[in-house]
Amino acid sequence: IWEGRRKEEERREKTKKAQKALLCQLNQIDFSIFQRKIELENQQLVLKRQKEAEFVVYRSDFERNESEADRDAAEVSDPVKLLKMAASVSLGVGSLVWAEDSDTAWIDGEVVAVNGESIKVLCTSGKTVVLKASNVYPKDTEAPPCGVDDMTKLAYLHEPGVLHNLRCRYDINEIYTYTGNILIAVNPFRKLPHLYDNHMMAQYKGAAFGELSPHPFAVADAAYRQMINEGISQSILVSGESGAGKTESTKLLMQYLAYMGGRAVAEGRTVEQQVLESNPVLEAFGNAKTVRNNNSSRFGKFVEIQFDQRGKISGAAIRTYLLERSRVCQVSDPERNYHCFYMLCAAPSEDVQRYKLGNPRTFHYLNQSNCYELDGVDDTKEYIATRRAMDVVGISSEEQDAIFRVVAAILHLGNIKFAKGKEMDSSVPKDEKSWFHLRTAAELFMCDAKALEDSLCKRVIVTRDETITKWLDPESAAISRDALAKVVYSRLFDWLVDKINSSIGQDPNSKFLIGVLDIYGFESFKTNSFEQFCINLTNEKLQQHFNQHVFKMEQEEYTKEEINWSYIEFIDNQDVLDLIEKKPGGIIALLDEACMFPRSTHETFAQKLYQTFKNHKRFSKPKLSRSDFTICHYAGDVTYQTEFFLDKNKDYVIAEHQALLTASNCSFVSGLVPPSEESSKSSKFSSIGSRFKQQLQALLETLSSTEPHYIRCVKPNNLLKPAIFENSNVLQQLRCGGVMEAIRISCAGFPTRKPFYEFVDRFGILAPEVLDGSTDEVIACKRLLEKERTSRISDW
Ligand SMILES: Nc1ncnc2c1ncn2[C@@H]1O[C@H](COP(=O)(O)OP(=O)(O)OP(=O)(O)O)[C@@H](O)[C@H]1O
Repeated sequence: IWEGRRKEEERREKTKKAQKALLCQLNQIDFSIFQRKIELENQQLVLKRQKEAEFVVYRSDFERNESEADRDAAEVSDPVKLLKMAASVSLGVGSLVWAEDSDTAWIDGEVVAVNGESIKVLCTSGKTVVLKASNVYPKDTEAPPCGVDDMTKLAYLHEPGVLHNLRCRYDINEIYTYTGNILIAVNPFRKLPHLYDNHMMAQYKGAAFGELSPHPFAVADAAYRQMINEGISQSILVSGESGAGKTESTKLLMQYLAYMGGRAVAEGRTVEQQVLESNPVLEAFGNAKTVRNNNSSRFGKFVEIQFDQRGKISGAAIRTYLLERSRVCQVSDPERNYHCFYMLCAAPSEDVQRYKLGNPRTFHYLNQSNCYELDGVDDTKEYIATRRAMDVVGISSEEQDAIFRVVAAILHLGNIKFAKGKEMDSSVPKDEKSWFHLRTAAELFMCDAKALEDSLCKRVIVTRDETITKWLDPESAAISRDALAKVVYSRLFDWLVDKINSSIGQDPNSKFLIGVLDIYGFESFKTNSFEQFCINLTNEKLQQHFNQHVFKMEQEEYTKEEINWSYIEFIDNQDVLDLIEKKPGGIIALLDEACMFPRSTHETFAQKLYQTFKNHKRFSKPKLSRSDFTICHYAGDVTYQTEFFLDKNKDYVIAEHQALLTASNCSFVSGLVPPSEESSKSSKFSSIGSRFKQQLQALLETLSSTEPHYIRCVKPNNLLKPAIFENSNVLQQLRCGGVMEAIRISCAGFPTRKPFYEFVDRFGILAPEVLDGSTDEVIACKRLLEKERTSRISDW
């Protein structure tokens, strides 16, 4: 019996324990379920509140727009229009937001208090900030974590949203994003070969724009198809700051166009091959390492690809703009001179000996900087590759020899130093080394050594009565030497471009063209000289073209949707363009005037500017300066130093240099300075600024006759390294590139464009009953809006 009782007791105890354990477990489960339920309800409540707030603004914005446009009441319930309303929302406690931040541009957080116009935000970084309402934007809590491939798909089209979207995508190597028709390309600074292979090109062929991921191939394909289908010439404008990836994008565009328009030719060089191979040639002579890019193009480029009736490439032309000449003689550490100089010094030994070259460290034009080699670049291989590319673009071996002879001669020229001569204020080559380099330069130029010496050390002044020979002091002789080097190099570059053009050949019967523009972006440094002035003029002109186009595109969109949109304005920069290029009286005209008067200095030029533009709202004189001036550009203020403006603007070959080169026994060298310029001193004054202005005018005329497409390249960091995305830096570029202006134009109307089903999905929670029984999304949207409208009226 006892044993039985004990066992019974044990069993009961066990059951009790088991029950207790189960109860405990149950309790826990119940508790966690309860907890989750509460959280969910809370979330839904917050979500609902946020959506209510968002919706109210959809509605009130609509009404604002409606009253401005003075539409009739019937239109109020038009769901097409209702779905396109501006999406700025009124923020309340608990709203998730973006707050302006001095370090990271925008930081996310939650509103913890609202006091009139000021909003207190608890940021995710832990800090609390109080900001004006205008510096706080709503955050889209439903945005996909990987971002959206087109900015116009963002629920809130504002600066932090755009930035965050680019960043999310960049983090997963999605470097391309659309803003409507504009492609934004963020430089990955790492190779992504899978993005650009033949398989990829095949995918984009004929795919509707927007159907596949954003890509330069998609832009090129859209341009190509529009050209074929509508018979309109196209242009693709690639812009961005130095190192942002313009040239790489341009090469991808050309690769795709060659793929689409190329012909299968069994032998010989095809036009497209020549166009593609012109890149390495132009890069060897026109690119250099700068602090901002190891392979920076120091010139602007417009490649015009011509097509025949069947859409096959039939010709091409390359136009270049404003090569940076000063680099030939002046290189600052840690930059390099043009690549071709280093390639030639690293050429196979027979070539090095032939041109009497050697270590680049022994040449003055190269050793002003300590940078001679580039990471991952073998100059010997580059030399051989450049020679091969020169073969493909039709430069004969004799011509190649002459080209490299001239390059070598320039290096020797740079090593000629001058000392005081016997006569007063005269100069002579300083020592035996200098004599050696002078003789070698003359030999390579195939001209007389004495004539070279005279052209560097003397000037001949012709007056009405006599001809006077004037000596130059050592300093002036060195300036004359550098001027010769610069003019020869820039003429050599022009020769290469002309040669490439004539060997590729233009098609006079071409039906259409696609132009690809790869041009320097807006520049603002500590010191800004004439080059920056010209570059920024280019950007002002392109900006105006861009704004007009974006505005036109928006206008077309509204016309298509039958929405009245005539009250939106955009900032026009015509006043800056007038300030710079108006004739007479603009800055370029005043600069030309100053260059023509022998007694002008940069100071007298600056005084003239101060006088002329003292009341111009885009021009100002910096307080502590006597010769600088500031222009208020569309992308920000830039202060220019006028010191070298006059020199850099003069565009003539000194008569002595002209005579020297013309007398060369090498037809290539004499051909660099055509005889028509012999009387350059007496001929009409020509200036770099005015010539550049005309070139730009011609470019804009070409662009205006085409349908433009835009690629905005962005450099995510200044370290040129992958996986680093600097918010403020990127934002600055988006502003300068006009992306923000395009968004602003869009925001001035109805920026949020939601398909009906998305609208119902998003806002159905506010009045689920109206959706019952309705399968038509348009009707559902209409009911939803009407329901909210009546409920608000009854609230009042
Ligand atoms: N799509 C890309 N994929 C991989 N690397 C890229 C890409 N775009 C740019 N880069 C890298 O960035 C570097 C700079 O790009 P690129 O020379 O095209 O700049 P850029 O805008 O033309 O500059 P610049 O005005 O100085 O000539 C390239 O040499 C390359 O290393």
